Amino acid sequence: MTDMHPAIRVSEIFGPTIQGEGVLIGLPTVFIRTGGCDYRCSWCDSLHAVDNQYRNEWLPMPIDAVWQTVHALSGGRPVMVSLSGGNPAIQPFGPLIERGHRQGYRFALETQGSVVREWFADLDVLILSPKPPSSEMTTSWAAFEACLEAAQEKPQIVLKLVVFDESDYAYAKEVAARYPHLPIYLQPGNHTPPHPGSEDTSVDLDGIMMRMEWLVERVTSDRWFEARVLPQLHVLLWGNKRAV
Ligand SMILES: C[S@@+](CC[C@H](N)C(=O)[O-])C[C@H]1O[C@@H](n2cnc3c(N)ncnc32)[C@H](O)[C@@H]1O
Ligand SMILES: Nc1nc2[nH]cc(C(=O)O)c2c(=O)[nH]1
Ligand code: SF4
Ligand SMILES: [Mg+2]
Repeated sequence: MTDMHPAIRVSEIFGPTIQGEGVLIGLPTVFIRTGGCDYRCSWCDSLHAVDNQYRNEWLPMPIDAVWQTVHALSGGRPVMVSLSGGNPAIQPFGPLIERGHRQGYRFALETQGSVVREWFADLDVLILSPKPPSSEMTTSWAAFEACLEAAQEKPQIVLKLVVFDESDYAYAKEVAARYPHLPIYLQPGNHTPPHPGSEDTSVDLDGIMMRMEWLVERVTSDRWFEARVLPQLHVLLWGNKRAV
């Protein structure tokens, strides 16, 4: 049977590994990393899925092929599938989600909240990650709110904020005040090397741990008892290695 649905632009599909961040941390997960992003955060850790320099590596894959890859990686056993990127909201994921759901798979989407899709309502988990000042991006709250509306409170919705410094922390508090009903996860920023293809996967672990400790101190001294602070577990385990 031919695949009538539009193709998905894929940078890499990998796993199962553990989800390293946020509300699903520790959960075995297969990742679909799409190519292309409408943002370019100063510290993006996935530039190989953002920078046009790598676009020849982003292959348009029919839904059938994407599904077969996920199915093979998971040995046919239903698993959590994380849609990331790049901005995965740019891609036509509706039919894949429908297909996976029929076989018991679950879907989480990671997005900055700049592009809205009707299929957000079909997700199991929507992770919205608006970008703080250190990213050098500007949040459109109109677009962000359109994403929340599209989800129609059907998926579990959570916020995930990267924090490098005091102004990022202030931004995270503003976001929390704006959406007091949404659980919020804070993660210390990781200074990534400028060349994503490089063999050097080392990270500044001391810096990450220092920011992690500083964040814990900040949150507790503010009596911000609703916030959750987590490191990127996969970065602690595997550094800046790709596809883990
Ligand atoms: C690479 S992005 C892809 C999905 C989507 N574009 C987004 O930003 O939500 C996945 C997650 O990694 C986070 N992230 C990216 N670079 C990071 C870094 N250097 N340190 C910590 N988190 C980072 C993003 O904020 C986002 O929550
Ligand atoms: N293990 C693991 N956990 C992750 N959580 C978010 C990731 C991402 O890059 O979207 C990611 C990733 O690339 N690997
Ligand atoms: S929005 Fe996400 S993928 Fe795009 S540049 Fe920022 S961190 Fe990277
Ligand atoms: Mg990542």
